[in-house]
Amino acid sequence: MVQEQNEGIADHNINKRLQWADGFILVYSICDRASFAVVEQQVQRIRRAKGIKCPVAPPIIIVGNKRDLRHRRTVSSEEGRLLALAADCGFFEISAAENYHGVLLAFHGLLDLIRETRALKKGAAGIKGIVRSVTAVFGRKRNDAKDTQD
Ligand SMILES: Nc1nc2c(ncn2[C@@H]2O[C@H](COP(=O)(O)OP(=O)(O)OP(=O)(O)O)[C@@H](O)[C@H]2O)c(=O)[nH]1
Repeated sequence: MVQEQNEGIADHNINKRLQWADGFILVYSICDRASFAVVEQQVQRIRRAKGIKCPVAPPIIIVGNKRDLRHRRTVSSEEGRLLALAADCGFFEISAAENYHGVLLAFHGLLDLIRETRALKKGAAGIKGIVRSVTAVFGRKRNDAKDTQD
């Protein structure tokens, strides 16, 4: 019961963020399984919220950080990659401590996905507009035909 309430609050917070966020970067530590579990939950929450305010799924990049600490790894690369694949997210394993290249790649990856999503939204809006115009024209013609029959 309490967990359901907490999930409801968390969903509400995600929904609010979905109204302004263009995308998400979710970071876990490859040495900390609990942080990976949190990312799994957040991915589910974001995907669950999809469709409430935004018809196109917002882009998500999953980042496994602290790759320099391989000897302390508790989350395999495959697990990270599988999660990303299952939820249609980008995936990077990086070490923010070693250099900024991985961080840069993750942000560029998100920017690319945001651009793709915007193009999709525009396309969807364009198709909706065409459908609306066609429906208006043919709907009117059908009504006109009915009027002349009456
Ligand atoms: N070895 C290593 N340490 C890192 C890396 N990235 C961050 N850290 C260290 O991890 C610790 C937490 O980093 P923060 O930037 O505070 O990240 P956070 O998400 O706020 O982490 P928490 O404070 O633990 O919740 C700091 O001591 C960082 O120096 C990395 O890629 N490799």
